[in-house]
Amino acid sequence: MAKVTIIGATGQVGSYAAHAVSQFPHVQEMCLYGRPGNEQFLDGLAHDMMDSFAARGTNTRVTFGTNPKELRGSDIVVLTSGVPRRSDQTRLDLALQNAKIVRHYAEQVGRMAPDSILLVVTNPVDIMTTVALKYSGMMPHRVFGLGTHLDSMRLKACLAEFFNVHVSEVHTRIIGEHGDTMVPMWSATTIGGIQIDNMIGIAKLPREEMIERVKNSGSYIIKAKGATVFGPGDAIATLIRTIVEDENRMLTVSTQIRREIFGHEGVCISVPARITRGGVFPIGVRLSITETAMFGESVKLIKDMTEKVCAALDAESQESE
Ligand SMILES: NC(=O)c1ccc[n+]([C@@H]2O[C@H](COP(=O)([O-])OP(=O)(O)OC[C@H]3O[C@@H](n4cnc5c(N)ncnc54)[C@H](O)[C@@H]3O)[C@@H](O)[C@H]2O)c1
Ligand SMILES: O=C(O)C[C@H](O)C(=O)O
Repeated sequence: MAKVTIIGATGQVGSYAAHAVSQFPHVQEMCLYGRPGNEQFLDGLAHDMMDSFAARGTNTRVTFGTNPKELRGSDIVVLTSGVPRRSDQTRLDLALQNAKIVRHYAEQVGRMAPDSILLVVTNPVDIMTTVALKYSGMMPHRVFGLGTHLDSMRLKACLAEFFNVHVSEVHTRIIGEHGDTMVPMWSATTIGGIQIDNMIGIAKLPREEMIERVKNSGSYIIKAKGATVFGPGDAIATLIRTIVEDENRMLTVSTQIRREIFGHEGVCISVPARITRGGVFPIGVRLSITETAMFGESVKLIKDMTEKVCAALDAESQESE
């Protein structure tokens, strides 16, 4: 049984994720957490969710609050607080502003629930995952980001549509940045267990168009309806289910990489990882020559930006001392 806390539960992604995650039988308590001043909204949200659970026959207890003590006893904390981008912005444009918010909550989680598993959703998610790891002081296998799990699901949907098969027949993953330098792992893409290069009699796969569609998916949805909600919310829910039910699945999430496995280090970025009740454990894989070069570019971009953001946060802390 598990207590899951959603920080930023008043937001679009946080509130949908809280509802989606509560359906899992192993989730005993769902704690809706927000910033001071949002108590009335959280109270209303809790009541609305309890009505839904009565209608659906869900037994999860809903609690809410804005005091850091609410974080105590959490097995999993999901951090969704932060500013979302407009369709004319990139996720990287949000880095400094959101890093301050993520630092604040990461420090609270590190103090109140240091043995929990912290899932970071706030964008730019790879940089925010390193910020959360640094300021929570938690173990690297206990802090991870949604990363390219959502992008991998978007590519999966494109491939299922192209091959006209059920999504469960498609296995694929995107590694690297949750952003423009993401790297599709065509070498690990199979349809019905068959590597895509070995499929005969199928029209040529429009790889470039597909990956462009995945890259632009977030801004496309934001332009049309203001925010991406169901995609990220259910991607979060899958990760939480994998942890609480100890499913040992291999998914692609943002996690701190080590030189001996990935040739790069000192940064959180998406790679295949085994996800268990004990945490998230990256798995080294051999990439094609093109994938290796693209992954290197992606790591470089995220590492440079992460260093700049962490330096700005450190400078700010020193000034206020
Ligand atoms: N990684 C992903 O795949 C992914 C997917 C969707 C959204 N996101 C990111 O998640 C974040 C939230 O998105 P959303 O659509 O729910 O936004 P939203 O505006 O609906 O909600 C924002 C939440 O953050 C809180 N917040 C805002 N500023 C704050 C501050 N200064 N201090 C404390 N709390 C603050 C708000 O109270 C609210 O709970 C954004 O950064 C967005 O880019 C990431
Ligand atoms: O695109 C965004 O800003 C939101 C999120 O990262 C997404 O990919 O849906």
